[in-house]
Amino acid sequence: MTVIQILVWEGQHDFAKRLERCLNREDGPEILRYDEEAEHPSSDAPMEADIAFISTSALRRYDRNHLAWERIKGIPVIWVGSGDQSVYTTTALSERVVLPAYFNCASLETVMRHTLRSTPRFGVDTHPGSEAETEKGHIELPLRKEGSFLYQAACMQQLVANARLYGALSVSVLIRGGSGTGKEHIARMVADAHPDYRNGHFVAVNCAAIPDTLFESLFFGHVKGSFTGAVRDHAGYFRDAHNGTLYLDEIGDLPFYQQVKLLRALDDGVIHPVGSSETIKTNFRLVTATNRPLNRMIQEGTFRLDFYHRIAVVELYVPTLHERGADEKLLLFSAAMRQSLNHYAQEVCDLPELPLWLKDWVSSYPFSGNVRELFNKAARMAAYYLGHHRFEQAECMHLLCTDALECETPETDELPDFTSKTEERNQVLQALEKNQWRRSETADALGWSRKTLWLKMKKYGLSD
Ligand SMILES: Nc1ncnc2c1ncn2[C@@H]1O[C@H](COP(=O)(O)OP(=O)(O)OP(=O)(O)O)[C@@H](O)[C@H]1O
Repeated sequence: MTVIQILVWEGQHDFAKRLERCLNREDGPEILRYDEEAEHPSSDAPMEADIAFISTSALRRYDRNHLAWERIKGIPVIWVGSGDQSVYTTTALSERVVLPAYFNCASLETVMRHTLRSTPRFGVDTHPGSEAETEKGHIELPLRKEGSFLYQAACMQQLVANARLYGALSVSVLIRGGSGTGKEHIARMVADAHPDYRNGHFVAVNCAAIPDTLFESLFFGHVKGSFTGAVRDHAGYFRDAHNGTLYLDEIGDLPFYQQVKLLRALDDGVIHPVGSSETIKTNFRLVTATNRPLNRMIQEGTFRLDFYHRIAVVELYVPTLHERGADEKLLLFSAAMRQSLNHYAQEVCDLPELPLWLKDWVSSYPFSGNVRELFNKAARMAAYYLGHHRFEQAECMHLLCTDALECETPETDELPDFTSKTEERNQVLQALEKNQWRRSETADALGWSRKTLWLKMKKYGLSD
């Protein structure tokens, strides 16, 4: 195995340690450090390392030109900005990206990828559609497509495989997952996988929006004249879905007594239209979805256990965006921006290279509204880009954070009473260190929400 030798010439005492932690490869890296006693890299001798991390200010006192010096040394250099630096380019380095001293793993990875794109030793293959080994040593999977459904993470590949597998069987499927995760997409995938039912209609019903008075008529149908306003016969959802798929979304919002009535009809497929003495036999595949905790609802007595057993022969869980990881977030964000640019622009508009701070923001933002929210933010950025032809950080952040709900510190979040900003900054830094810069754990340790931690990290220049 190859050990990567990394040379560090940077004043922050914990810089190398943080670097090592982010690059946590089995086979290294070996970190070499320059300090006051060691031979400084101002000479023109080639350097015995694979890559160097050097402070932008390090060469100042030797009066060297950064890029010329880098060429002489013959190794890629990642230039490191000062601690509170919020921009990623410097005049001296023209358009070269600069790593902030208080980087996080996501920004480190992005800067390294940017710098090493053409470095064979690290084998970064950015060709779309192929698997690429990144500098961190993990395999980055390409974005996959199933109709208009995009996915990448291993957990999503497993989900799609299961949707196809169980979809082909005639079993009832319950899809669980947060709002905006794409449950309806998965429901359609399940429906399309069945050799027979896929030929019928896909009837989608939002159970949270069924008025009590219309429940029976909407599901079981009615005959003309059976009640005031019944001016013609109505088939109802069950008959509409005959030989196809009945998709009941928000099933956890179905009132108890409606569950009882549906259960009877679901058991044998036999329905009685309102105002008719006839019974009609229907045949369909049932798919349901919810973002409610059915287990807890069953314990609390608001969801029937027998109904649950009827609807959930197979359960599929759709992971949150957070569970899918930063790679999928970034790939989805780029894909969504590309879609929006094509949609909004009068003429073809290529997706520009996204600035590092934006990539960082996307990879660390929690997206509680999942893919729906991510698509919304990507559309905002696309609209902004079309209007300005650049990404100005402060303006973009303002646009991304306009919703009071998401970007302000929640009032309920009780913050510890720190006596000074420096103390608070140190506290955050220590907690991050202790929790290996994992934000969820750090937020838990500080008793904050992830959002609050993110805001504090931004405030103290710890996130980029
Ligand atoms: N992986 C994905 N690829 C492309 N579009 C997606 C993906 N996931 C979700 N979307 C889009 O996000 C939006 C929300 O998706 P969908 O309605 O399927 O989610 P849901 O989980 O059913 O949401 P809810 O619980 O609020 O009903 C839709 O516009 C959908 O097209």
